[in-house]
Amino acid sequence: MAASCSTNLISFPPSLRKSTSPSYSLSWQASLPSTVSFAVGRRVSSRTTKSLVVVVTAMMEAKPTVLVAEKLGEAGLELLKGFANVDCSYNMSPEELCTKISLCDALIVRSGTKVTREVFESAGRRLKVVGRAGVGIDNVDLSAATEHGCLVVNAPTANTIAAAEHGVALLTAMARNIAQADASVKAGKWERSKYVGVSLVGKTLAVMGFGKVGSEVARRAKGLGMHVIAHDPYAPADRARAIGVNLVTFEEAISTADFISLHMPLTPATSKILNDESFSRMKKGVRIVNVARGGVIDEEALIRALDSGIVAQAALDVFTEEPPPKDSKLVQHENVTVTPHLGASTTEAQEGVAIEIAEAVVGALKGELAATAVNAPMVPAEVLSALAPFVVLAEKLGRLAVQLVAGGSGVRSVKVTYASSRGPDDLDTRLLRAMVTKGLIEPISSVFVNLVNADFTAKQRGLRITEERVVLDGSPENPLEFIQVQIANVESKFASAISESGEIKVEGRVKDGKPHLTKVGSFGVDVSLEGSLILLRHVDQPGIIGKVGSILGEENVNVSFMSVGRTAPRKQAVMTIGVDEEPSREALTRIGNLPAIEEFVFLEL
Ligand SMILES: NC(=O)c1ccc[n+]([C@@H]2O[C@H](COP(=O)([O-])OP(=O)(O)OC[C@H]3O[C@@H](n4cnc5c(N)ncnc54)[C@H](O)[C@@H]3O)[C@@H](O)[C@H]2O)c1
Ligand SMILES: O=C(O)[C@H](O)COP(=O)(O)O
Repeated sequence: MAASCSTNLISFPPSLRKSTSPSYSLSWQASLPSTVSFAVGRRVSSRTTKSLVVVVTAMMEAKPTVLVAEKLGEAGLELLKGFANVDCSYNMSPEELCTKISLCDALIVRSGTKVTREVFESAGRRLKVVGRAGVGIDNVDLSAATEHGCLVVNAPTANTIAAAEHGVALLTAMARNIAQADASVKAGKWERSKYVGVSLVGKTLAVMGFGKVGSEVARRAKGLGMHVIAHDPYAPADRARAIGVNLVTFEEAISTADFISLHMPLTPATSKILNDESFSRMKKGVRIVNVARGGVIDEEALIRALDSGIVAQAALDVFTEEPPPKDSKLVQHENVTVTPHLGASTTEAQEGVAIEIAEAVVGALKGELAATAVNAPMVPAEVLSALAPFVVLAEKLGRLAVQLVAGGSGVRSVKVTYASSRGPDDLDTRLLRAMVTKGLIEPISSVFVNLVNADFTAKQRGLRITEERVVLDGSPENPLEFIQVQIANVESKFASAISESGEIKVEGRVKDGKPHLTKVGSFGVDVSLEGSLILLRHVDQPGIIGKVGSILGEENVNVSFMSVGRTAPRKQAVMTIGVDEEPSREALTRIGNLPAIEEFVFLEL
């Protein structure tokens, strides 16, 4: 039970945190039942062991609940059922979703469910992850998810080929009037001259958005003998060149293309990117395919462009409003071919998406960092395992530093220094910063902080966290030599924690895989960061350590570690004592009354 250093970044709800011993730092562990592992790597008293067992047993029994709001492939459902209770409730109204969500740990949707701010507000703290079974996350309010500390993951790769194939299907069907001719024959007509098409070979196709789908469309269009150009401000030109595609400006793309195929995400920058103005700069008779998102086209402007003949034809899989109104002029237009958002809808893609999202959601519920996280930094597994002990250290230093601040002085400015023998570019500190932030905020508020919402929460509280990386000589095997946390412009309840430069300063290292406090203010110390801590400043003299130890012994407080850092013999010294139990007020008063003791503070880690 003890000792496993979880990489979980999801917090226990406060109610659970309270039910455990204060000497346990459970707040960064899994909130989830069957996978609970503890970052407490030490012996425990029988009292605390008992309280932990109670918590864990209670949690082991409850499986998490995953709400699946849209149809998901069987393989994905099976995977989910192996880990969680799965509630498949399709076609819920927004109100029904808001009601159900408070009982769920995860939600899985496709593009048909709007996961709004109200959903996150209704969820309380239970909802840990939203899984989008597909690529586009424009139906999920990401800011609200982040503010609520809810991870959003998607399934970005499994439907790429399906979407690209659908794009090519629409391109060819449009060029040869397949849908219109089919309807005509079924209506008993035989209109061969009406449905003369246009050829693709030798024509210029502009792929707008050269990402996963766009590049696959380009590859296939080249196979059809088309001349393919692409516009994508963020795509590497060499990747395009490798498949014989030139990246061009937006202007060149839209003004030279015979066919335009849209493959960018819907963002504020791409919203209505095809509008009256851009249509006016296109070749007369251009044909447009959209399997990206309806909102990238100004649909009213497209109707005008179709009516004026600038756009000869359009083939659309996606619409601003889905489903579009029944009397939509665009849908009914004779030169428009439509499908009901079918890009990802192949058997193969849906099975792939279901597995991809189920794995991501289960992983997130277990507390693993998701590779497809949309609103949290992605930390590769190997980086994570190397940083794991430093993650614990970072949080503990944050917790210590903030508890040293004298009440009333607001914490506004924190500097975190990472000393490493690796170059600054080899050290990704986002995870460590999030954990320092968690340590700084949680002891003084009811907010819970995780990797998803750490930066947001800090900003919201007006807490400015700056980072500095210092390159030291040392072993490059070791990701970090030490981490230092400094809080500026505050007074401390333990004056010795203030460094020469006037900030509260604590510094720590990882020794034998365990976090150690190695500096307080200007005093060097060495104490394992476990349990709770008493910091004492005293005048170095024979017998003082024994006196403090005796008082704690008489009070039945077990000492786990002790270290003394002094400026010089018989001068001021700082004693750090790790204790398993919280000493009573009387015990602390007795210690404080020893003549050599100048100040002391008790800190919970
Ligand atoms: N119809 C469907 O069922 C279906 C299926 C899959 C994907 N999609 C949609 O297709 C689109 C592309 O998906 P993807 O998986 O290829 O995404 P992707 O992230 O791999 O590619 C998107 C590309 O668009 C580029 N881009 C961003 N802003 C741009 C701009 N202003 N101009 C030009 N390019 C820009 C990006 O640099 C990126 O290369 C998304 O909108 C996605 O939601 C639809
Ligand atoms: O963004 C996507 O992945 C596609 O638009 C597919 O959406 P769907 O899962 O609702 O079919």
